[in-house]
Amino acid sequence: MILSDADILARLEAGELAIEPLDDPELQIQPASVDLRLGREFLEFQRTNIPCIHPNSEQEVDEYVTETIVEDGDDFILHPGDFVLGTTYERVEIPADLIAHVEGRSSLGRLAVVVHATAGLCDPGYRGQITLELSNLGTAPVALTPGMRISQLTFTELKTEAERPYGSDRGSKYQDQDGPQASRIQSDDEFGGDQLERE
Ligand SMILES: Nc1ccn([C@H]2C[C@H](O)[C@@H](COP(=O)(O)OP(=O)(O)OP(=O)(O)O)O2)c(=O)n1
Repeated sequence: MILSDADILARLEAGELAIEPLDDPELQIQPASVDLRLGREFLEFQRTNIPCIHPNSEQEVDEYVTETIVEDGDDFILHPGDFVLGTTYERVEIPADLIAHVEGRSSLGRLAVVVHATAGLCDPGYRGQITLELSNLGTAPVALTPGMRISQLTFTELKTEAERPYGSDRGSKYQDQDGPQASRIQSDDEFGGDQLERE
């Protein structure tokens, strides 16, 4: 079941879901979702001389990424074809019996701005800001202003609570993330890795 505005409000009031700061609930809580605002930090990807990025190389991933912080009154210009990581301004805490989906807003979609290129699921138990995978599929640069409502979260109730919510597992590498977080896929190896068995 997807939560309605009344369900979301009841959860927030009961302290069973946190979205903070929710400065303007009347504006941000939509009929079945909550609009989240854009933070001021961005991670941009550099053109690189190395032949390719190996996802399991922390050094290659880190060298590829630079941070930009947008000052008050400034915008972040997202150029056609760009892919950058942004962050929600709000921090969320998802309880063990909900999952949240990060969705774009139609008004930005109509300007060809896509808010999550691939991954859009916040696990039961997840706490932290949400990293946004921002891209511009259009032909004109688009100015993104920190504080603008950029994405929306919908919530789906699970039939039963997750037995091992996000954060209880050693692999929960994005728990409590603050600001945009580059891929930490390299730490999958520390946690046992994703290896195919040799025949
Ligand atoms: N656009 C998104 C999607 C997810 N998340 C956060 C909330 C999720 O609960 C957490 C982990 O997401 P995934 O399970 O999709 O990521 P991984 O499988 O790569 O990470 P892990 O191994 O930690 O589960 O990241 C985020 O900040 N921004």
